[in-house]
Amino acid sequence: MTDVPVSRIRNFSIIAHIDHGKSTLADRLLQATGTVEDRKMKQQFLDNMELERERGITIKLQAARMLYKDQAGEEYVLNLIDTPGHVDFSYEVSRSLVACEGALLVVDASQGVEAQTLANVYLALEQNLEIIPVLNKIDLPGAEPERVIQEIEEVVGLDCSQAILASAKEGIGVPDILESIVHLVPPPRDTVKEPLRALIFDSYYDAYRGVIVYFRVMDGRVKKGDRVRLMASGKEYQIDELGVLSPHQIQVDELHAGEVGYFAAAIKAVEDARVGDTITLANSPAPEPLPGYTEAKPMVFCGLFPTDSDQYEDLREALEKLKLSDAALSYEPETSTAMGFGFRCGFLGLLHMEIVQERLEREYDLELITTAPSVIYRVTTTAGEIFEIDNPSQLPPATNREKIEEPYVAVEIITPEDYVGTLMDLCQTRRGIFKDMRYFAQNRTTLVYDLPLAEVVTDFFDQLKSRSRGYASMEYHFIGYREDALVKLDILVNGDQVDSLAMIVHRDKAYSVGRALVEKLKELIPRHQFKIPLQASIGTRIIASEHIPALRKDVLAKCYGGDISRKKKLLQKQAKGKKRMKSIGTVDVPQEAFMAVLRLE
Ligand SMILES: Nc1nc2c(ncn2[C@@H]2O[C@H](COP(=O)(O)OP(=O)(O)OP(=O)(O)O)[C@@H](O)[C@H]2O)c(=O)[nH]1
Repeated sequence: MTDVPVSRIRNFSIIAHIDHGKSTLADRLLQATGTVEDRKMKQQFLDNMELERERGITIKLQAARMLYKDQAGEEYVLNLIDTPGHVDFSYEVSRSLVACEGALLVVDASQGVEAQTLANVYLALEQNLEIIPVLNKIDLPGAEPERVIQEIEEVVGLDCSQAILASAKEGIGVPDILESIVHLVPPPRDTVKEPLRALIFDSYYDAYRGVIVYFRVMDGRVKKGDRVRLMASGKEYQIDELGVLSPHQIQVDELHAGEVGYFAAAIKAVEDARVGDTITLANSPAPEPLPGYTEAKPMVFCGLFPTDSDQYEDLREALEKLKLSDAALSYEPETSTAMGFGFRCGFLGLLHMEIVQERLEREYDLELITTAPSVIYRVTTTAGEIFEIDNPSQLPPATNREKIEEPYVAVEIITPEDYVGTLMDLCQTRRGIFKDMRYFAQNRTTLVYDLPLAEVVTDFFDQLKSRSRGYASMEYHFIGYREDALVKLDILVNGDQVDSLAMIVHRDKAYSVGRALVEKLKELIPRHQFKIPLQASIGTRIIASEHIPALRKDVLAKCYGGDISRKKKLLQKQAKGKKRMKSIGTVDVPQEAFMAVLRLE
């Protein structure tokens, strides 16, 4: 089917909490429509990045076009637009939902609604999408579809009379899902005659063809060879290759309103074709871009330093290359007195940060020291100047500061009732401001708190999971800056102030954090031939101190006489156990020490 009428197109996405079965269901739909032959079926076609597969999470969204003949024998084009399942990428989720008219809400029938599901359903409702509830995993003995349906109706306020009971694993309910997509999801608006407006919902970098842009035509039509303009960046390109995703790329000559496809136009970096930007024709542009474009803004920052300073140039090159495929990553050179040359990098959130670090080490073979994550603080000086800092070491001295403001997020947690106490305690110790608590079916509760983002990026999520034995889920979004009594906590190792260990903390917590931090560093920094004092200070005032006693025995003392082979063996053994270290003055500090602040609880 080449020139498909708009009335025969259905664009939809799948909204699901991690592990509720989104990828498995997507695979089933591709199989059931014959889009991918069974024997060619690689497990979980849509999640194809190696890291994604390993972590079992969807990071990048992609798309697949399926042909489906309904029970009445009419043929339809179904475009499935995948969405990432993590809060760090919620802007991308919102853009991919704009590209759809409907969504399957997949909920694990043995679990129930989770925070992330809820966040995405709200995004879909905002876009007026038709939402089809699918109760997945009904093959499990613990499945309670009736309870979960009640929960969806109560919590989301969605009519579930047409909910589909399914098992993506066993293929149960798949034909019903396909019929519902065709008959419940509305077709796109027929705006083929209007000037071209297409929405970018994803892109990736290809070393040979340049950036491959995934888009949905909202109005008008686009042809191979067209000169297009990206309305936010203002840049213009000629389309070299145009196609659909089936899910392999298949070239076509033209796509019109309602269709989903990709193009290549020798675009050098993904930041030149950002998600949310509008594509129009250069010679007859649309008067207005599509609404809702914003540039993804880094929220979390950390320093990246090579353990071996000779790798600085390699690190720069690796970041440059990664940036080609990751518009949300930011970096600039940073010089630390303690750590030497490195980069200050900005990320959308903690998961994004971990992914970048892992890729740098794995794909570029770099050995890095990462400093603890920080957020952007807004500082007002006594002279009335206002500026933002993403590194605690940039904070001006207390005498020059009028106030410090920090970013706050609204956090929504869904948890079984048993863990409400411990989770409220967690929020309270993280300076949370209680907002709301609601009970719903089967002893589950939602908690809403306003929290400083800085408290959320320091292992809040891990704490939430461990305190609730994995049962609680959370979601957060930025709500603005608020002033608080914040101070800079400095750490001195062997008398040297280590800028990469400095942090900004609330005045009331400074003593306990300072004490806990020096105690943790005492555990983490190995003994040396000399005694190492460890101190925490605010300004010139020392608030906590410890010391690491000198090493008395050295490993060679065991070798009586000059047994050279034994000596070699021992030295080898020692080298093997050598950890990733950075020398600060004469002290070797291991990677874990820079992350000690994340392990205080
Ligand atoms: N018993 C049963 N297991 C299922 C069913 N659907 C999916 N699973 C299993 O549930 C786990 C998670 O499924 P995925 O499809 O990877 O979940 P997902 O929602 O795509 O997860 P993310 O990609 O992390 O968002 C896998 O081990 C699947 O085999 C089902 O209908 N029944």
